[in-house]
Amino acid sequence: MAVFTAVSLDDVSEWIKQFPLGKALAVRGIASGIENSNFFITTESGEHVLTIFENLSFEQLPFYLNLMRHLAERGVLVPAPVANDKGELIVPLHGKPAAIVSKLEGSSQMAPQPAHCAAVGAMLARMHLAARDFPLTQPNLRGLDWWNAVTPTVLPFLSDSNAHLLRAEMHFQESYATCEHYKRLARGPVHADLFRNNVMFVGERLAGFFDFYFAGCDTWLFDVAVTVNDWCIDLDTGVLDEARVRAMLDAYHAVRPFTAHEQASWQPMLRAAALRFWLSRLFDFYQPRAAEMLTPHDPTHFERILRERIATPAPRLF
Ligand SMILES: Nc1ncnc2c1ncn2[C@@H]1O[C@H](COP(=O)(O)OP(=O)(O)OP(=O)(O)O)[C@@H](O)[C@H]1O
Ligand SMILES: N[C@@H](CCO)C(=O)O
Repeated sequence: MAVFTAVSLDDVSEWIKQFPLGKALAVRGIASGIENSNFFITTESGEHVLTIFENLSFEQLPFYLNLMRHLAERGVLVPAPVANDKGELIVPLHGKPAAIVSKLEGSSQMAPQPAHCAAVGAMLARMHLAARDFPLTQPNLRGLDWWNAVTPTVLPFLSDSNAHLLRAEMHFQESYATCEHYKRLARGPVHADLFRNNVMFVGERLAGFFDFYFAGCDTWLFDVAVTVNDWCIDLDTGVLDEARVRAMLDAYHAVRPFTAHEQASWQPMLRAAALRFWLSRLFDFYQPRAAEMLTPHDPTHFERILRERIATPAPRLF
């Protein structure tokens, strides 16, 4: 497990008095996160999740917490942050920023069927529409500028073939980002990390999206591409599964119709979404952050997906 700030029931009992949740009855650490310290908290008013942010600052957090609140108020299934008696969503605990959100029911669906992909596609489109009037802006902090910053730090570790792939793809993406189709893509707040492990299901019923801490303003199509690249693939080969792709895209399109500019940008965007996670996994693999005892995710998975998206024509968006 990663850095973990220990929190006892005594610590929480005092701290939670500022929230309208009643007494804290139990605290249980959640072992699976790698970015933050998470705890299930049982209070007199029910189950909640306490997150202590290990890497994000007090300045970056209002965008994420307020976005979740905005979406929850509009009926999108996301954890609702709870404000303290001063109306604050981010309150220090042990000197680090912390927040309490509602606990989603269910569990992650790690072997999704078309019905799950359809539910995710429809909710993703609803989320994009519901965030249109969200007043805060923050760029996608893992966008093109970050790719440019990280590329030279990982290139020395790569084989000739992978270094060539990375340079060529960066060149392609930089050039694509200046074209007319790209400039006309719809934009707004996006989740940007909607993998299988960030969605809860109860059977085939979607119970919610969570882990908004890579969210930022970017093209909606990028969000769709990130999601398709994880939910709709054969995990061994990275090849897209036609039935799951169709289910997700058709369900999204029924709520928020795709445009011709998005159709023209679909293959470049599937490549961009693969590149983004190849780069972050390479970065975590070769430049691991100090004080973290993590097994980094396998970068080869996204190298394979990127090569596959370059080689194979993308399915139609609609
Ligand atoms: N609102 C919530 N409702 C129910 N469970 C939650 C909620 N938030 C987090 N969890 C649980 O805590 C685990 C870790 O949360 P999360 O993925 O946000 O942590 P993280 O440290 O940002 O992890 P990572 O970056 O590895 O995905 C999740 O897998 C989930 O089981
Ligand atoms: N979803 C990312 C991890 C960061 O949440 C990955 O699989 O590389």
